[in-house]
Amino acid sequence: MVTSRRLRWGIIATGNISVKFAKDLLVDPSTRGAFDVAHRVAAVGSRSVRSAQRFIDRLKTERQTSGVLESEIEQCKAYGSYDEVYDDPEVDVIYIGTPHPLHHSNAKRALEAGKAVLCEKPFTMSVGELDELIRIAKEKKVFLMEAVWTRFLPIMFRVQEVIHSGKLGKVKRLFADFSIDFNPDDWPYSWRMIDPALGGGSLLDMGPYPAVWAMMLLHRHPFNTNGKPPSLVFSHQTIYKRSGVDANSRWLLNWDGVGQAMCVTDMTAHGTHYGCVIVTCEKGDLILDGSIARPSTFHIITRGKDGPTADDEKETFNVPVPAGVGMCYEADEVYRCIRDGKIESERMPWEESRIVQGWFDEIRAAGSG
Ligand SMILES: NC(=O)C1=CN([C@@H]2O[C@H](COP(=O)(O)OP(=O)(O)OC[C@H]3O[C@@H](n4cnc5c(N)ncnc54)[C@H](OP(=O)(O)O)[C@@H]3O)[C@@H](O)[C@H]2O)C=CC1
Ligand SMILES: O=C1OC[C@@H](O)[C@H](O)[C@H]1O
Repeated sequence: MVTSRRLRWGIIATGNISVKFAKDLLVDPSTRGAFDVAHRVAAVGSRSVRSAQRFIDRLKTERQTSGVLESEIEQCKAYGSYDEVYDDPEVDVIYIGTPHPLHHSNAKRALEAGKAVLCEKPFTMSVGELDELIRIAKEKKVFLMEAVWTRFLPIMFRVQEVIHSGKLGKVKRLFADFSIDFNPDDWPYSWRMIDPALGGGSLLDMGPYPAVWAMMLLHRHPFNTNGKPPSLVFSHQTIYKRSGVDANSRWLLNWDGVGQAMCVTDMTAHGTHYGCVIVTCEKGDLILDGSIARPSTFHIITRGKDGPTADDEKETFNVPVPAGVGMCYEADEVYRCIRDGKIESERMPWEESRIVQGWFDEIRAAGSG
């Protein structure tokens, strides 16, 4: 089915991630085999109208070489406030790309204006804030979803299939690490990764990625029959003294009858390119390479019952994103949910956002203690 009905997006904020997301909206969906969706960048809101206009001009001039639907940004409006985007009757859905502490107020305002919302990760600063958004979405009967794009990547479906099929036997444990040395000492205090007022620290910014692999592979494992949340066994944060946010965080989760997940974030040390996620199972390991947000390769290494040997068989699978960064897949989910009259996504349900947000609340409360 080829659709002509466009989903008209209003982009809130003109920072780093909004650029990437909006560029992905302009990628021709047919390049990823999606013929039932169509996106339009209808409006961009910024604290300054010049920045909004610059953002639009940039999207028009920095088009990828091919596979971009230029017409889908032609009529885009530049606004010097976010409110004008929420109140624009020619906008169907709001994408929120502001720093984390603003997510709650931005999403609340959009929902109250009757707009569907796709909000960047972490959804909010606490479960309490998130619960208020969910309540409003239900009241207003409008769609609301956290933008955990990794959930929607083709590689996630492939890896889930391997782990959930039992082909490698029972899961023993999962290790997931998102670490980048951002050299925070070289940045001004006002950088959002450092300033507590902007939600600084590694956990809130990077934590959603180890969390997404744990949630998709263990929480959603068929052995987790009642969908019970895991227990947070322990956590530790190393505090970045300059501002008091976490330089790194580590936390262990346990799903009874399914397995354990050790999650790591760090903004002061690089992680390894090979093995950002390692799932150790009875009969072998599944190992993901590349960025944990968007890996494109995984390996299955099977092992004999006496442990690993140099002769263990290794199979490698490449599952690249054909065009764009890969955020288009979450945008397609939003399109289909809204088209089908849903206010919540089954692949990114509110309850799973609440579980992860709950870990962040607990880990931050425990801090370095
Ligand atoms: N899904 C993903 O892969 C990624 C997600 N993110 C998430 O997106 C959000 C934004 O991150 P990122 O784009 O890197 O951040 P940036 O700092 O690059 O952009 C944030 C934008 O928010 C707006 N803004 C509004 N109020 C403030 C304020 N007080 N201080 C600073 N900016 C403000 C500004 O836009 P304007 O001036 O136009 O109003 C600014 O450009 C974060 O929550 C982060 O977790 C970030 C990177 C990747
Ligand atoms: O979501 C993200 O992914 C990439 C990181 O560099 C960034 O800090 C984070 O927000």
